[in-house]
Amino acid sequence: MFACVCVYCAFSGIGLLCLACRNMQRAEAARQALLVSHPTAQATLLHLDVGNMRSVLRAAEEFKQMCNRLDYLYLNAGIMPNPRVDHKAFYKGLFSSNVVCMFATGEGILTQEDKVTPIGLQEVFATNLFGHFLLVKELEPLLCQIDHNSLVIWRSSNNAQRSAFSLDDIQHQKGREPYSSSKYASDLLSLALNCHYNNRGLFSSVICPGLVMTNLTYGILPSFFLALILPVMWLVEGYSPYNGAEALFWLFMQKPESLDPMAKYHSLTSGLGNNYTQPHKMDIDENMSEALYVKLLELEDTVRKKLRDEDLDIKTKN
Ligand SMILES: NC(=O)C1=CN([C@@H]2O[C@H](COP(=O)(O)OP(=O)(O)OC[C@H]3O[C@@H](n4cnc5c(N)ncnc54)[C@H](OP(=O)(O)O)[C@@H]3O)[C@@H](O)[C@H]2O)C=CC1
Ligand SMILES: CC(C)CCC[C@@H](C)[C@H]1CC[C@H]2C3=CC[C@H]4[C@H](C)C(=O)CC[C@]4(C)[C@H]3CC[C@]12C
Repeated sequence: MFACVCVYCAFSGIGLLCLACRNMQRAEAARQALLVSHPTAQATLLHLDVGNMRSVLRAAEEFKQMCNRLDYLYLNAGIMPNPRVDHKAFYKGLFSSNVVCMFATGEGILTQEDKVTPIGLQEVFATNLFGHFLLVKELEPLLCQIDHNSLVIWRSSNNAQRSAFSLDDIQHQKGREPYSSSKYASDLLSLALNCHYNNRGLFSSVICPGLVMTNLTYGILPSFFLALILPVMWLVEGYSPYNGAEALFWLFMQKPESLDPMAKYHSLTSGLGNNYTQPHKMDIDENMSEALYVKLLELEDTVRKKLRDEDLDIKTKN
């Protein structure tokens, strides 16, 4: 998958697709591929490194210059740096009652090595959650309009586990499962956005693409090995999923206000090879989601202040 953040905006009756990406070469390739299948589409590119808060603010500003309304915001970018399968936990899980769940979600066996970004945030948290949060906040005026509802779509995962997340350590500085923690946080944040913004026309939803063979998964195990265990994965996940984009498309076709804020929409594939979308209740609650939201707002203030101070420093030095 190329685009990291993909936004669909409509103005003056004309639809515009904006691909906001870090790697502009890949972005251009994606745009060209899109134009081959949809020659009349209007697709534009925007540079965005979602793990860099300065880049997020700049991209949002540029987008606001281009569009005055935004209908769909797809938050796709995600990283899982230096992933490892914890073999000890894997063999333990193999002989436990949790074995099916372990294969389907990687619960407890997938660890990563995180690092700190120049602004002092944990990289996985910054990329998978906070940068997207800041983007939504920046684009709030375009997403919240009286004459139409908008939809923010978070690309979560079935690896999002409550056990990996702590309100006392929302950036997951202390643990070894920052990916799982960040994805669980996105589930919580989606609910909080619904609570705070539904009355202003902004709706939020979470999807899980299932297991899709991409650079992210190739980083975990060699491709030939993944190919070998793929049939097992399909079986344990209920013949799911090959077409990870199914739920993204399905959500696009729904009325935002008809979606369940407590559900994660899974891309699945039936035994006969038909793709479909199915909602699964998420293991989240409103208190936790609100507590995370408050912490994110505080962090947003801190980050904005840090950036302002840095700017001031540069100005006084020049
Ligand atoms: N593959 C799977 O089985 C599953 C994937 N997911 C989620 O799907 C999403 C896409 O992952 P997938 O396609 O599998 O993995 P890839 O590694 O192939 O793609 C990740 C995408 O995110 C972009 N990205 C990463 N960091 C940044 C950044 N700082 N700023 C902007 N863009 C960035 C990458 O852009 P660039 O081209 O610049 O590297 C790339 O387009 C992720 O959120 C992942 O967590 C969820 C569940 C399962
Ligand atoms: C040493 C081997 C025999 C171990 C096999 C382990 C498998 C159970 C796991 C190997 C790769 C894992 C996954 C990869 C991608 C994840 C994806 C990005 C996600 O978000 C959800 C969880 C994963 C599908 C995860 C699930 C377990 C593995 C297949």
